[in-house]
Amino acid sequence: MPRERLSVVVTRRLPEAVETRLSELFDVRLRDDDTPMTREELAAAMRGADVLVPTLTDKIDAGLLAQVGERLRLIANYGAGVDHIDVATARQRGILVSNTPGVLTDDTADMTMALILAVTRRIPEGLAVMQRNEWTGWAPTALLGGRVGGRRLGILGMGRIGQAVARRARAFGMQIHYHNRRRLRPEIEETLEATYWESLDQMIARMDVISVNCPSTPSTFHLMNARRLKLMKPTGVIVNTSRGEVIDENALTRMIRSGEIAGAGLDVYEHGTQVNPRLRELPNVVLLPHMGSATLEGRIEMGEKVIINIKTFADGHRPPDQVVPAML
Ligand SMILES: O=CC(=O)O
Repeated sequence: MPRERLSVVVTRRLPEAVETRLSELFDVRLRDDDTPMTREELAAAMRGADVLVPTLTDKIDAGLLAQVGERLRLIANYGAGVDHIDVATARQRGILVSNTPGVLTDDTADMTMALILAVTRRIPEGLAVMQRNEWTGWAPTALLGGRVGGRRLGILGMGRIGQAVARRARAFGMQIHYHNRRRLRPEIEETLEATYWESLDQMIARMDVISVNCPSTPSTFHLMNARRLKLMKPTGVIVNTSRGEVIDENALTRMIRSGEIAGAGLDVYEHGTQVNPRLRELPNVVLLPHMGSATLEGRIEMGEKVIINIKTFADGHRPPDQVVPAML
């Protein structure tokens, strides 16, 4: 298929540089407004294009894939997580799926560290004092947080982002622990000075901070359920820059309210924008609107990855960042 004839539909507004480059290379349909497409719009877009460039706000399930006809050949996701795409059904229908790994690793790890610091050092509470003009001067006992150095950090999911979190946290003097489906190679473990826990339960019970960095898959759904959250130390803090579904949000909210967990820093939520309203009322909870990968540099690099995936596919090869069900 000649590259210039490939028709590409993009479901959301992307940084201008990315939209411009896409337009130069392909027969691209871009969006004017930046709301997620409705299911009907998405189905229509998929019927009429060779390539779809969706984002995590587009739910591409088996029902939708059943409606798309024969034309669509590639779903080149703008983003790393593909939990919103039924990759197995796409494969059965001969549609390839690719993503944009690697380029958002450092930004997401930075945000993880920012949340750890924000919760343990009470940054939003300090900010609120200043914004309300209530600061009366330095006081030896005002807004005391906890020192991150020396604390045990338990990383749940030690892929690219988990390892980038480990490198940062080590620089802050934290002790690195992790649980992962597969243990890291010894030399990587050694470089990160990371301790592996085969038992997630045992790790959780001993950590001061838990960081969720695993993808959302059927096997990680509610991995942090009520039973596991109860294993946390009452002084423990949990942060999540991955996907909301990994934590039982209602159970977490209850336990923070009752003082069984000391605090949380969340960038993602179990039910998307429907954040548990009780979470918003808690001073020891820092909430962000899913901005882990939100840097201009990262979002442009994600676009470059999407373009390389489409171009490689247009040249008759597999996209370099192809996602296959076995990887999930
Ligand atoms: O959360 C962002 C992504 O998965 O790219």
